[in-house]
Amino acid sequence: MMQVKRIIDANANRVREALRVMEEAARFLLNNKDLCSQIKSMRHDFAAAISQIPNLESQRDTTGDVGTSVCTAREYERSNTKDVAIAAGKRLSEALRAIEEYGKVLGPVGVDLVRAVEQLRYRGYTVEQSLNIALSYSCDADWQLCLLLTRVMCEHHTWEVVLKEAIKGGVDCVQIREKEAEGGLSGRALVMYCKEVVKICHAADVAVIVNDRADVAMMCGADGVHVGQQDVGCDELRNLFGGQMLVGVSTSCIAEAELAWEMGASYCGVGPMFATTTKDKKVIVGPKYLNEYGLWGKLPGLAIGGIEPSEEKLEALRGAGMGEEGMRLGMAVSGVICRSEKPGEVAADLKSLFNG
Ligand SMILES: Cc1ncc(COP(=O)(O)OP(=O)(O)O)c(N)n1
Ligand SMILES: Cc1nc(C(=O)O)sc1CCOP(=O)(O)O
Ligand SMILES: [Mg+2]
Repeated sequence: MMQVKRIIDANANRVREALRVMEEAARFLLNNKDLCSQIKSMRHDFAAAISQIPNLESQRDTTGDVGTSVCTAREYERSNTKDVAIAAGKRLSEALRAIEEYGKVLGPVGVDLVRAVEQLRYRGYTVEQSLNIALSYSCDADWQLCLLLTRVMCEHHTWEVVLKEAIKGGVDCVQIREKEAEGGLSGRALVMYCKEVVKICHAADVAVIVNDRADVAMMCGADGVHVGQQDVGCDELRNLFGGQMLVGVSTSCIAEAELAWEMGASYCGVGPMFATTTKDKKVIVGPKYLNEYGLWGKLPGLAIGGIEPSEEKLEALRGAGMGEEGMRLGMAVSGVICRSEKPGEVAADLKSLFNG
């Protein structure tokens, strides 16, 4: 019986640790109050269940545990925060299952524990799934500088030169924005073009989003699609994609951002910041909305509209919180790079906002 209690004690520690790691992801990576409180209540329910077994800690012998020095290389490998949370979710269900199985040997004293842990394991599966989906929606969209690439706007160079120079300058996301009514590509030519852009961007580890067209995004292997308030709904796209694709939504106020978040958006466009000639925008919401958005903080945001690397504009964005730890704010620009003679220099100047 002592060995069984030792197993249960070791796995109880794993459960507590895994729940903590998952809770931190829900709290600090996702700002997700609902998920956070679900995990917190699991921690409390687990504490109540395990307290029914007396003297568990008395069986602990960490120095004599032969397992502490047996490690695999993969235990030390986590490529990003999402991997950390996913690994914790797996550990949680394994540890709960171990308690459940070995708890059966405890006889009558273990019956309530086994039942409670079984229920926690089911809750754990749901929480793990929600966490994984929410993380895959938004954790890959923390960009600093997004280029809205429009071929007809590339006045001084080919689109390819603009794209490659902009990437050298620090662009970490490219949104393909072709408007047929404004001389942009459509149909087969659009898909072929998007595939070329994806090839160049992915070779440089730069994400690709397609404006308006979820079908084209899927066909060309892009990372996601961007939709406006009048386009196909974000909830419809989530039903179509599950967690496989990023979905960006344009917003001009927190109510729109909140709705986008509820519908499973990965990030929001936040604008317009300043007057722009690229798109007809009647109302300028300005850096004030950017600041509100950054403090709201549930999703990464890309400030957009009339952004240029002037001291005045960069200062206004900085003042709204861009570049500050925890604000998850980047910027998206079109004209200032596409129309430039020196697209790489402009990108680098914009990017300098994030270099302290
Ligand atoms: C990052 C980002 N934010 C906002 C927009 C605007 O999208 P939408 O309102 O759909 O307008 P169009 O770009 O389609 O004209 C965006 N594209 N990207
Ligand atoms: C496409 C677009 N959407 C906006 C919004 O506020 O939703 S502003 C905008 C134009 C962005 O281009 P530029 O960097 O040339 O001003
Ligand atoms: Mg649109």
